[in-house]
Amino acid sequence: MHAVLKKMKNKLVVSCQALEEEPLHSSFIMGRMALAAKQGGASGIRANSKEDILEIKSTVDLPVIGIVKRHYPGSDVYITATMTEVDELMEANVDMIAMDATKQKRPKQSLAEMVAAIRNQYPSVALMADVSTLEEAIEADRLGFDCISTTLVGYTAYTAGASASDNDFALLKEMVQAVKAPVIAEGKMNTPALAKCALKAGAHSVVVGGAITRPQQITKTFVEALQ
Ligand SMILES: CC(=O)N[C@H](C=O)[C@@H](O)[C@H](O)[C@H](O)COP(=O)(O)O
Repeated sequence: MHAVLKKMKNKLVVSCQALEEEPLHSSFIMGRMALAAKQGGASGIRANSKEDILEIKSTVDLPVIGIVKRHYPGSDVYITATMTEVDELMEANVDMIAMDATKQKRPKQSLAEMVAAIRNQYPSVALMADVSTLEEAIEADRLGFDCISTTLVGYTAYTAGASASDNDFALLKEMVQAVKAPVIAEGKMNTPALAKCALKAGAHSVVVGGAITRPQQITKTFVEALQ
């Protein structure tokens, strides 16, 4: 198992992301979010863009899972879609690169080509496969990803509405049985109780984003509860 994954076993990773259209969009603020996550006991950070990651790395010494979200015409793949984004992440010295590993059409290189190119150019970085189905998890495992994450469950056209926690984490449990790589629970793990259940279901670690780092989302949960 890759050293960075050993550090995350049974632990919390906090995703610190605010896109351009979000109120906290700022590398400085994401660095502070990462510091808050560290002070709270997080064991890793997931973050978007070279700029945010450089700021986070200058603020905390936690391992960083990096992504670059960028949209390309003619493809629904937007999480680290091409080698251009991989090169940017390596300029920020990330510990792990996460990328869309769904069966959706990619803008340039195929998934297999990307994995081969990364292993060749950047042999020490860990690779996380963001998937939406069991089939995609199995394919990512075959391609040799270091870990597989449920990040995109509910976010592909063919899984819309689904969550990795549905039916007592049935999908996550199936993935854990079917692949040799560690499976990470990510996406809508919105409460501490749910995060704990994910570990019980066999997840290697849990990535939590919006429920910790998107105040507009947190506010909405309170407002809706009062209606
Ligand atoms: C689908 C997609 O683009 N997910 C992104 C992946 O990096 C982030 O926007 C999420 O915040 C992250 O996966 C954590 O999930 P949640 O915020 O639900 O805890």
